[in-house]
Amino acid sequence: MLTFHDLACAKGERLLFKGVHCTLERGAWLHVSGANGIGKTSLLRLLCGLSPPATGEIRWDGTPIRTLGDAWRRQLLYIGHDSGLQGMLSARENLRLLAQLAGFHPSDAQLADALGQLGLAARAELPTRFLSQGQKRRVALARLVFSTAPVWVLDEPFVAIDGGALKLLSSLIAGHLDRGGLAVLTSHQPVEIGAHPGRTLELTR
Ligand SMILES: Nc1ncnc2c1ncn2[C@@H]1O[C@H](COP(=O)(O)OP(=O)(O)OP(=O)(O)O)[C@@H](O)[C@H]1O
Repeated sequence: MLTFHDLACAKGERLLFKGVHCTLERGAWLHVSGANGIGKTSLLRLLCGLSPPATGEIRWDGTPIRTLGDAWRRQLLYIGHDSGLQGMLSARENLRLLAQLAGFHPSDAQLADALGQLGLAARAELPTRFLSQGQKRRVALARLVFSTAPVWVLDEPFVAIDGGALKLLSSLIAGHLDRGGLAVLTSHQPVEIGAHPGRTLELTR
C-alpha cells in the first residue's frame, strides 16, 4: 500500500502545493491532474524519492520511503515525460540500458517481445535519433511489457502515441493492476484503464 499524507512541495521560495493526501491499495491507480506548472511532475518525483517533500510523509506498506532507500527504488518503475533515450543507440540497446538502470536484466527474447508488442520489430536496430516522437515514446514504454516492479509511476505516458499504442498501454497498465501492482500517472486528458476505476487527484493552488 502506498500512502502519502499532508504532502507539500516547494521549489526555491515557491510553494507548489500543500496538504496532499492519498492512500492507494495494490491493484489501484491514481490519475494526477492539474494545470501546466502546477506540480504534477514534482509530485511524481517526490513519490519516487528523487526529491524530499517540504512537509509530509510517503509510506510504502507503512514504512517511510526515505528510510527504504534502494529498497524503495527496487519497487519502482518510473517513466518520465522525457523518454531518456540515447540517440546513437538502437531501440534494443536503449531498452536494455533503461531496464538495467532500473535493476531489470531482460533476456534477448524479452527485449524482442517487448519491442514487437510496441510495433518496433522492424526498427529495433536503428539508432533512435532516426525514430519519430511516437516511436521514441514507444521504446520508453516497452519496459512496461516485462517490468515486475509493483509500483509504476508514469509521467504523461499517453503523449505522442497513436490510438493503437494508447490501447496497448492501457491494457499493459490494466494487466499490471490485475497482478496486484499499482500505478500513478499524469495526464491532461481523461484516462480509462480497462474496467479499473481510477482515482483522481487534482492539484490546485
Ligand atoms: N528545479 C526547479 N527549480 C525551480 N523551479 C522548478 C524546478 N523544477 C520545477 N520547477 C517549477 O515548478 C513548477 C511545477 O513544475 P512541474 O514540472 O512539476 O509541473 P507540471 O504540473 O508537471 O507541469 P506540466 O503540466 O506543464 O508538465 C513549474 O513552475 C516549474 O518551473
